[in-house]
Amino acid sequence: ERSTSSFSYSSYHTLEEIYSWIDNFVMEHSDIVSKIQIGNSFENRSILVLKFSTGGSRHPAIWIDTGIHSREWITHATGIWTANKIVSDYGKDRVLTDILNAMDIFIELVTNPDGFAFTHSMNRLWRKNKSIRPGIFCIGVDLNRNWKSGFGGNGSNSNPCSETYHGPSPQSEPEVAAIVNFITAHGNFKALISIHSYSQMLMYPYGRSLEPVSNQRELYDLAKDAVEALYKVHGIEYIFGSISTTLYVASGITVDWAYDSGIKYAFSFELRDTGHYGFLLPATQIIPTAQETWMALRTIMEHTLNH
Ligand SMILES: NS(=O)(=O)N[C@@H](Cc1ccccc1)C(=O)O
Ligand SMILES: [Zn+2]
Repeated sequence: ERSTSSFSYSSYHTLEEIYSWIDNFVMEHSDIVSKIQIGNSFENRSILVLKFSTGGSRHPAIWIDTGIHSREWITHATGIWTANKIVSDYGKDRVLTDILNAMDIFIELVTNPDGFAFTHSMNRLWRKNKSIRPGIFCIGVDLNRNWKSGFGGNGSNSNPCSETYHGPSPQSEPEVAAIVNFITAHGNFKALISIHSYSQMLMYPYGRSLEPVSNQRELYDLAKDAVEALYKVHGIEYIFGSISTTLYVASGITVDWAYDSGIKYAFSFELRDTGHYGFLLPATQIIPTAQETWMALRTIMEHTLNH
């Protein structure tokens, strides 16, 4: 394909189709979007990040990742629609324009490319990455348990055959190390949003313990505003709160690392649905899901801009 005009935002796509869309998208919006390769996956696929910037050298930044769990296809699809929404609304939506005039937005659409390719080729319900190690006879690490913060704690598993296997050590996985290195080197991220499916929840740290974070009240109020904005679009109800109290204890997770690294606005979404289709959400729900999620993302980004 040579242009994004033929790309269907209401369909699920393969890794190759998404990477081709990224190249076309960057070419068509080179004034505001650029592509950064932050590393390579275990199977040596490029790990790509879209940067949305209106200039400046070190604008405060917002990070969004989708697809860290490869079977959660609605998240990649939502990320792609969101990327297009940003370029479509810049200059038209006052709030988004203010955000982008002062901050940069980074979106990693395929955070687990090896696992994602595998969900298309062999196993639609694959979750982990595809790393293998000598003497270990099960494949893959749960990339949402491989982060340094609380690594190896409750809500992660030391058994390599487990779906929540945390890996041999923190950041052992190239897909996690690439993000840690990028965000740490940048040094000016103010918000991180890691998008999963399913359950219809908006959550904030901690996952590793029931202990409230220092700005728990602020995050609670912001999450409440965000899910209200989301609800107004299609009437979809989300619950919200800290990960450990709202869902379950989980250790070594992205948002706990982000929060402990000083990113005080760290959130994780669980998108549609609540289990009827689960990970196999029909493509007809992609755009409605993306539209409502955008209003929550916009609320979080606006708050980050103003605090
Ligand atoms: N998306 S999911 O079904 O895997 N559930 C997630 C829930 C989750 C999401 C964000 C931080 C901690 C935990 C998981 O990693 O267990
Ligand atoms: Zn997930």
